[in-house]
Amino acid sequence: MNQSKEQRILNFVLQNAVRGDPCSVLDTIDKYCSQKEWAMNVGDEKGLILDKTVEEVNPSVALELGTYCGYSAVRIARLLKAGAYLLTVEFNPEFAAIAKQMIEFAGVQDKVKLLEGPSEEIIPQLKKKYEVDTLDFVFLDHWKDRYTPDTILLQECNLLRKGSVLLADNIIFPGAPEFLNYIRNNPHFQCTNYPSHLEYMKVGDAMEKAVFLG
Ligand SMILES: Nc1ncc2ncn(CCCCCNC(=O)c3cc(-c4ccc(F)cc4)cc(O)c3O)c2n1
Ligand SMILES: [Mg+2]
Repeated sequence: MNQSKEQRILNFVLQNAVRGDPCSVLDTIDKYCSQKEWAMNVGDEKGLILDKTVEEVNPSVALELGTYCGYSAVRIARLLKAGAYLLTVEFNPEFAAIAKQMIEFAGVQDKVKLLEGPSEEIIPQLKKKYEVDTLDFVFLDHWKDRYTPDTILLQECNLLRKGSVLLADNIIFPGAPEFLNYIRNNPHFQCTNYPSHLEYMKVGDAMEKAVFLG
């Protein structure tokens, strides 16, 4: 059975990156996806916006929706302080299996908990089953039409506190117009837009940061 693109990306990392070195894993994925096969990792340009936001928030508990191959999970986890951790949600079992190996190869597995399933099922379980009190940082990078319902769900489940930061990928491309309208017109959020480009392309994209005001 011929390999999937995601399997080819993982194999390229296993053969070319340095085990235990998250930066080398990120650089290797970016090299493969810019030179050989495009893939929907947040990438190096938007990755810098993600880095700056994570460093600014310095979260103890972070949540990512849409793990894919684990690129942004490695990107976030490498910046977390001792004792801090990332919960990352992926519903595609094949992608989850790839991401697990990617995260372990990068050596950040002690900071990352990979949860398999749809966000709409996992979010309501975070308090009781995963012992989460509140989330300091949330990276939205899953189905674009789930950004709004899941932001509402996070509030309904009391998972946000005053100052919790949401960062959403793909605001321009593929686009999340309904989310943008919801979050920018919501008095409980303070929004900032970060123009950038679609990963590995010259196409315009952007990230939106939304701080929960309580
Ligand atoms: N509910 C739930 N819960 C948990 C989940 N886990 C996974 N999923 C499903 C997520 C499916 C992938 C989401 N990501 C994207 O679709 C995406 C696409 C592009 C893109 C595509 C084609 C182009 F021509 C140009 C750009 C670029 C990006 O940066 C993207 O992030 C879940 N859903
Ligand atoms: Mg994305």
